[in-house]
Amino acid sequence: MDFFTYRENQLYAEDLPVKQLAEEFGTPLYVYSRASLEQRYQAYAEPLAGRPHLICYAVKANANLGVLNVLARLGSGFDIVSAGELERVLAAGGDPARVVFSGVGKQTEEIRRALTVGIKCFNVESIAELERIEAVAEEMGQVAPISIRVNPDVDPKTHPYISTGLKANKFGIAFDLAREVYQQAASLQHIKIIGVDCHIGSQITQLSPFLDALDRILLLVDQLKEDGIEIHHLDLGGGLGVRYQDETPPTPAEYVAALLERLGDREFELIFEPGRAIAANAGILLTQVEYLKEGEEKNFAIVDAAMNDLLRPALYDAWQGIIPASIKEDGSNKAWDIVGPVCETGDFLGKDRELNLTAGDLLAVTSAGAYGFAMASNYNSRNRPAEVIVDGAEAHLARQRETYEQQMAGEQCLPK
Ligand SMILES: Cc1ncc(COP(=O)(O)O)c(C=O)c1O
Ligand SMILES: N[C@@H](CCCC[NH3+])C(=O)O
Repeated sequence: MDFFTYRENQLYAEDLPVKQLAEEFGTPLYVYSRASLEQRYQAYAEPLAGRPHLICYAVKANANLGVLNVLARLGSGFDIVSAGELERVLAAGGDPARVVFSGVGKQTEEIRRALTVGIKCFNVESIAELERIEAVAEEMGQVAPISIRVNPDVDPKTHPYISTGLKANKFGIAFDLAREVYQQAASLQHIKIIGVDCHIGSQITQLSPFLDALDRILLLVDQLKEDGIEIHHLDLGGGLGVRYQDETPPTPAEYVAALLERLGDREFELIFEPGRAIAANAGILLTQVEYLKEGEEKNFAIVDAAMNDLLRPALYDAWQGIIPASIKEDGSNKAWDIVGPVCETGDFLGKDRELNLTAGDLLAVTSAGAYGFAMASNYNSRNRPAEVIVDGAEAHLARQRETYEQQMAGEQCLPK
């Protein structure tokens, strides 16, 4: 929240009152802070200075072109999970040679495109995928650089929907199989093994799961060495949690320091794929109160943002802060459920929030920079909101609010 602060009872995004942004760009509105994105990227990069490393920002967290461009200018790499994300990275000025490609379902066309532009590495998640990459690379007369994504069977102690490194999850290749799959990969003509990859989940707030995963990865690396397979990089994925409410996750500096200590004098290039830790607290969602509806059991504040704009509360029962754009001198707090216009009982942004509300008030949902707009949809045929990036006292429109025409583009009625 450091770049979103109150000055004389008004909430500011860097040097701009959010009220001014809402007036200029309308609501709902995603607002990102450039300085905050930069600071959070540097928080990862600085503790790694002096050793080979690459921070591959996880595009899925916030794929806005302006956001990607801010990071590309800092020299960031990118972790992608689709050709769509790859095209965004390229459009935003990202370097394909700093792109790693994760995901369990890479399509042939996506593999072809990634080979054409020359990405750094495919993070391979199954034997079938390895075989497909070999076939595509052969057909293109190329050699594909790969890591195997190893599923270390470590409990990340996070929400079950965002835990990825357990045997029961669809991600990666089981730890016990990994050595064999590396041997298979080593025998393929159009595959070049360059690393080992692992990502155990998201919003992880303790160090121990990361360290347990690293221990298993290092064990594997030693085994691979015995097999004559040399590893150039370790990709330790993303997943570092942030504070939404009262969580106390390690800072990137603490997290990196703990991993470096565990690595000792091993000299791999280190790759990280942070998404949330860079973007979540670099953004807010502004929304206006449309109606107040007070009842016997519950008071509802119906706002103009909904689950289609910010899905996390509905999907994971996630808690995100909801704060006023202006702090009032008079009136008093009451408990409100902050709900959207969508026709679902699960359409809420927050429940039982103590706020002093009047219809027309502007509110900010905090920690909305990651998995906010990125997961927005047109449900209920609502237009997706605009996104702006604040840079000091300037606001750059990073994406226009969608229009109904854009929403319907490409659709048509039957000929008769
Ligand atoms: C392979 C991979 N890398 C990186 C990330 C980014 O995770 P986070 O936003 O938690 O840092 C994810 C999402 O969990 C992922 O699936
Ligand atoms: N969308 C999730 C995180 C998913 C992580 C992607 N692998 C969230 O909002 O918390």
